[in-house]
Amino acid sequence: MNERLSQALNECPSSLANALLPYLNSDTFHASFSATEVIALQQSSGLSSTELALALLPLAASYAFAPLSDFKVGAIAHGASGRWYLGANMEFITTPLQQTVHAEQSAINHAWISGETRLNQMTVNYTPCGHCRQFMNELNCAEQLLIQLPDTPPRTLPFYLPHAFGPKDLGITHALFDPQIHAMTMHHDPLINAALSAASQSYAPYTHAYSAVALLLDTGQRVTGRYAENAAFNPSLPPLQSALIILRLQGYDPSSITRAVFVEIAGAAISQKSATLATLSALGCHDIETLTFTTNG
Ligand SMILES: O=c1ccn([C@H]2C[C@H](O)[C@@H](CO)O2)c(=O)[nH]1
Ligand SMILES: [Zn+2]
Repeated sequence: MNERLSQALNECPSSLANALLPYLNSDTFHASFSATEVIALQQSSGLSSTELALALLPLAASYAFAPLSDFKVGAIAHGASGRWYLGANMEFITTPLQQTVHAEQSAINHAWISGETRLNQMTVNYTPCGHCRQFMNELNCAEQLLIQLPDTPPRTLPFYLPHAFGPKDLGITHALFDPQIHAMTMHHDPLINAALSAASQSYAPYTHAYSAVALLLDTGQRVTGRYAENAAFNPSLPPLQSALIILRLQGYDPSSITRAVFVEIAGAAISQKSATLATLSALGCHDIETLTFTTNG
């Protein structure tokens, strides 16, 4: 186990730390807990569901990469399947602050990329900022989503974001986490195919600029990320950020990227290409293939 995780364990109650050890020592632990694992952790730690989620926040925050602020935010997205997905903030040096990922976005993206179709709750170690409240208002569960903070009763997102602006104001009736399939393009190259498949499932109801990133790591593993647009535009999550969230939650560093593929739909009014290339280049990855695709409908 790396030092970051063992330090996070020290911050957990000892009954929970003992129960977590086998997970954190396993090579297959990828910063989430299935419904069965959540129940097992509750039983062995003696914590209620809410107490357990709050007690796991230091573990979530241990995934933060915050070289600018040194402020570590941890979040847990509770999927409708019962699985809990950890997330943490991610900052970039040498690029604009707009590239930053918030912990709430990280946990939500983690659940989305893992195939969840709805969230029930978010547990966060700090009160979500306005940008995160707006990001969460794009979810298909926005009206019912519970937000659990330390020392605060659970409240719904509409409590934290009254008089909200959202997809309906722009005439959009579907939402983030609703299934998306925009193209069925296939490619013989597995990394390009992974990027195309992710782009097909990206969420861009305002611009239709579907896009995704696929990264090949030195372990041979592939990580993909897809674009998640927002009604207020600025809180949109770029496809590279989506992929880098997963990369870090799997315990890797961007230096492990050996090949990168960026795909976007041809002819859209906006493009993620130059921002993706600039940020990847700032991370030391200069060898990026870019492709466009067309929808088949
Ligand atoms: O709701 C919030 C507020 C801030 N941050 C992160 C962003 C940045 O990395 C650091 C300082 O703002 O904290 C979050 O992750 N979530
Ligand atoms: Zn935020």
